[in-house]
Amino acid sequence: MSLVIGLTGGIASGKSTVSNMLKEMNITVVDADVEARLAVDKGEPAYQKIIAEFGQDILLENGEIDRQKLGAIIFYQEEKRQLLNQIVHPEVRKRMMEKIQKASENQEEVIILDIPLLFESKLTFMVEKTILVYVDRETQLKRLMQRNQLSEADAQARVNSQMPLAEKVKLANAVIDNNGSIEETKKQLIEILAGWGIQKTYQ
Ligand SMILES: CC(C)(COP(=O)(O)OP(=O)(O)OC[C@H]1O[C@@H](n2cnc3c(N)ncnc32)[C@H](O)[C@@H]1O)[C@@H](O)C(=O)NCCC(=O)NCCS
Ligand SMILES: Nc1ncnc2c1ncn2[C@@H]1O[C@H](COP(=O)(O)OP(=O)(O)OP(=O)(O)O)[C@@H](O)[C@H]1O
Repeated sequence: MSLVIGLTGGIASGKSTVSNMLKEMNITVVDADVEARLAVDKGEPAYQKIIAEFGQDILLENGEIDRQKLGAIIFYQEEKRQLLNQIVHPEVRKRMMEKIQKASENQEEVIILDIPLLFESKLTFMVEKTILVYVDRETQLKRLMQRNQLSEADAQARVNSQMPLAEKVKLANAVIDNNGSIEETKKQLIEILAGWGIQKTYQ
């Protein structure tokens, strides 16, 4: 069996940045955001359910889901967010389980599940250890606004839709402080893995 590690954080806290470092170590990373995107492709069961709940207005001209429009609804209305989560999350779990199965069959030593909502959605049963990528709220908002070209209000709404990172720190087995440089983050990651008996170097 592979060792399954959950990588989590908040929106724009640096999960993808750390994921990329893990990929450079030839470790398989399964990204819940990518699986969630695939789960709502045209023709998938979740796609139809989203239209049934949110209406045709949620579609782009080409029939795909307008993610910007859906985001503008669910990051401001908790009820709608929960509705969307109920549709999409079971499909994401199923897809991630399949990937874990495959990695185990390939006798991979470690597999990483990059799940932003690992603690909110109580998915820790899927992993043996957890790593949290932490940043201060101020840095998080600044990086989010810059990366997604969002107003401060829109960035605040997204951050507020998740459990505060200060609370997630208490739940994680290990924490990477990503307020500093990329090099400092790389060093912390290597140390955490080494502490768990996983000796890796960047390729
Ligand atoms: C709302 C949607 C359409 C916005 O799409 P968009 O392309 O703008 O963003 P993307 O999917 O890349 O997500 C960016 C980040 O937003 C945060 N986020 C996404 N969905 C949620 C949610 N339901 N609750 C809280 N935070 C969320 C996560 O930190 C995620 O990393 C999309 O995020 C979605 O379908 N969300 C529901 C599925 C879900 O919960 N995904 C998160 C991991 S399972
Ligand atoms: N240590 C760092 N120093 C400077 N910028 C950083 C650092 N870490 C990440 N960033 C930048 O901050 C932004 C958010 O990082 P990243 O995309 O890795 O976050 P994420 O947690 O994967 O976000 P999401 O959940 O929204 O996909 C990116 O623009 C990234 O380049």
